[in-house]
Amino acid sequence: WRWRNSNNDEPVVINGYFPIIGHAHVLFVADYIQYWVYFLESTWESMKAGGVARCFIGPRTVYNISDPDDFMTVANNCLDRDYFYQFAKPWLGEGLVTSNRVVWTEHRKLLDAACHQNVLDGFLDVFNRQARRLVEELQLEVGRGPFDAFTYTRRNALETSCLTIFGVDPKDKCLSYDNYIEGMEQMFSIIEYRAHRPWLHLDCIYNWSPMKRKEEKCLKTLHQFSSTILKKKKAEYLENRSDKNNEERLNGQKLNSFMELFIELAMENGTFNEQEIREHVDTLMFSGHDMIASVLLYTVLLVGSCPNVQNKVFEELDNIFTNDDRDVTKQDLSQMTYLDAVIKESMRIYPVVPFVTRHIDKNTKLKNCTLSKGASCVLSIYGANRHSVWGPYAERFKPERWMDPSSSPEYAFASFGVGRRTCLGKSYSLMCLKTTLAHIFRSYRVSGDHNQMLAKLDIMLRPVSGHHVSIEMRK
Ligand code: HEM
Repeated sequence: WRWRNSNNDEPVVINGYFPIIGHAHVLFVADYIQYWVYFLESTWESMKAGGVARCFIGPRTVYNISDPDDFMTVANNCLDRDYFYQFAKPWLGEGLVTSNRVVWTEHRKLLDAACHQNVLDGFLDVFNRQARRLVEELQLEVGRGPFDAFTYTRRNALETSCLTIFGVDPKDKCLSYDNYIEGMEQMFSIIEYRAHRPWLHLDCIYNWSPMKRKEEKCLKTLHQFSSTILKKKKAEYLENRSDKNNEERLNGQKLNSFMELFIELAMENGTFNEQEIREHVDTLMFSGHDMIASVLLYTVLLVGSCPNVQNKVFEELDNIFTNDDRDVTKQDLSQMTYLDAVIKESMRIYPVVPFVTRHIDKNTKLKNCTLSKGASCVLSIYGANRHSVWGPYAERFKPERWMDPSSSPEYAFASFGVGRRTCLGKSYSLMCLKTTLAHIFRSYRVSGDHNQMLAKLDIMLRPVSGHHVSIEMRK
């Protein structure tokens, strides 16, 4: 008890703890739906306490921060992620999500410089093609009442990731893409399983568990897939480079995927070695996995629940495209200001990553308290997105707030993280989301009821089922 309170400037403790185990009982009894409920309760407690509160998992202190200013202070000053990100290290190695601070600082600079807008613009064709594919697939559901939209958005978004990150077509029969996706899903469940069972956090117990053997099998599939593509792409790159007539290639124009971009950086500047390329590509797949699919689902659900918002989206798209069924261009994207507001507002209401965690590596002074070195910190994205800086109706879905800069405090919009470790895929995601939604809302009128949706929290916020959406043709 003395140890927990050694710092006199600690924030308040969340109710409901027991001696010795603290709040750890929630880890033992909760399932993923209850985790979400518990997370919401602790975030509300933190908001009631002025934006920072703490709880105890056995001897470990865990802070919950929902105040946007304090969120930013911790996000910028404590760059190390908390220890359980290490559970993904056998898969992702020194990729951005799991790397230590020294490697992260160096590689983040390189990747920021590499993933510039020109590279992303090159993906617009893929986004358009994939959006058309999704619209076509959804035709099966027209007029048939509520259906599970998540199965459609998920398959489509995963294929888009495969095309843009690896630069290969998932439909290519020579690749074991289905095995890769299955391996990735299993790896996610293994990480979740381990994270929620404190005794498995100890390597000496985990290494003897059946989960460890399952993990090794998955890793073999996952690493084999990325290594095979890496070998193939590298050979293609070298072949093109030695082809003196291929001027366009020599000038480094029109790279088709992140993998090719990283190979070029490695070959021309010696920036990454092969293992690092594989780890960065795997990390992009891990980080983007399901995120875009979930945002698409939440946005469609929210728009379907608000007919006046949907009409405004139609109006904006009709003005841009009139009756032309052409692809979305870069210029169109910049004109879709209302759709942009709708996406951000959906992400504010349903943040697919509801929190991130950091290791407090030094005593950190916040506005009203001090965090103790050695503790863990949950940065509540959900809490920052609902803080009172968003005004009295922070709970409401109101895209209009984004049209007026005074009612949309961008610094408090935490869905992509804030500060120095913010999401690397932000611009990519917004481009992909806008293109896909523009195609969907040009074709379909959606109806839904987001209040009926049940959510669960595993590593991210997921719908328990994506039902409650129905679609009709617009024309
Ligand atoms: C709408 C979809 C997405 C959301 C909501 C999202 C959200 C986030 C969040 C909250 C973080 C953690 C930031 C922090 O720790 O402060 C993050 C990190 C990251 N995201 Fe995303 N993300 C999305 C899509 C993507 C995509 C598609 C990619 C890759 C193509 C990606 C790549 C990354 C990477 C590499 C990191 C680690 C950054 C670092 O530690 O330096 N994300 N993302």
